[in-house]
Amino acid sequence: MTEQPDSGEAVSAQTFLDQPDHASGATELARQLRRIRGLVSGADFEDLSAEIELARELADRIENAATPHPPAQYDSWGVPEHIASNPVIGSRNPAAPPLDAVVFPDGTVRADLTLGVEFQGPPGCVHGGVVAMLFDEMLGLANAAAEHIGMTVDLQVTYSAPTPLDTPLRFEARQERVDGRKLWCAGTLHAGDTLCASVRGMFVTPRWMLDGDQSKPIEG
Ligand SMILES: CCCCCCCCCCCC(=O)SCCNC(=O)CCNC(=O)[C@H](O)C(C)(C)COP(=O)(O)OP(=O)(O)OC[C@H]1O[C@@H](n2cnc3c(N)ncnc32)[C@H](O)[C@@H]1OP(=O)(O)O
Repeated sequence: MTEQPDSGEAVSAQTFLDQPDHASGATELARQLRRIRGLVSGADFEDLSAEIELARELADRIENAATPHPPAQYDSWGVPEHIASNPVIGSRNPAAPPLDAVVFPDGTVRADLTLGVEFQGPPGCVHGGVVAMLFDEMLGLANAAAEHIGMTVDLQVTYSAPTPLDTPLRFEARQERVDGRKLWCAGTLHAGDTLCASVRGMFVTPRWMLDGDQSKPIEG
């Protein structure tokens, strides 16, 4: 639970798309790989030859233990393995920040996170494409919170100030309007009081989704 300080009154928020740790340990493995991800991206080393051998052995062992699960076999949007592999929120995706969202009773979705050097664009700043990707996901989550989902057809990001690395960031998004299968959302990204970027997005609920064919393997 968290509070919504900007509203002037305390409003409860619920964790959105809670992802319990996977029984296999894959979620914890992803956490450790994220530690490595940041260090390899940004630190200096003298000699990593022993660690490379360890990493190669680890990769071989995981490859041997893995039962492949092609995305096309997912049952629908929102099943645990679909969410777990997502590059923004996926708890088992080492490439995901990951972004943990909460939802407020008014449908606002919020995520607080800090991005490290592996997300760098300009020196010391978050890559603009990463900001766009996180916004896309946040708007998608706002649609899910409103129980009316779709695929992105238009995403317009305005970058107002550099988004700093290693600094607490706050993403917020909400669905603003619905007209049949067309959905419009908006969102913001702040570092403290600074508005770093804002977004407006249009989504369309595919015709096949309304026809009840949720099995189509769409990677959101
Ligand atoms: C649960 C947990 C979840 C977990 C949370 C998951 C969050 C995922 C968030 C990430 C989302 C993504 O990345 S989605 C991936 C990126 N996006 C895509 O790949 C989408 C590619 N586009 C498509 O596949 C298609 O365009 C569709 C399926 C979206 C729509 O095709 P369709 O169903 O045939 O619909 P269509 O008739 O063409 O269009 C419907 C209406 O929308 C309008 N329209 C269509 N495109 C546009 C456009 N760019 N700009 C303006 N208007 C447009 C049309 O004019 C029409 O208006 P009118 O004539 O009715 O007035």
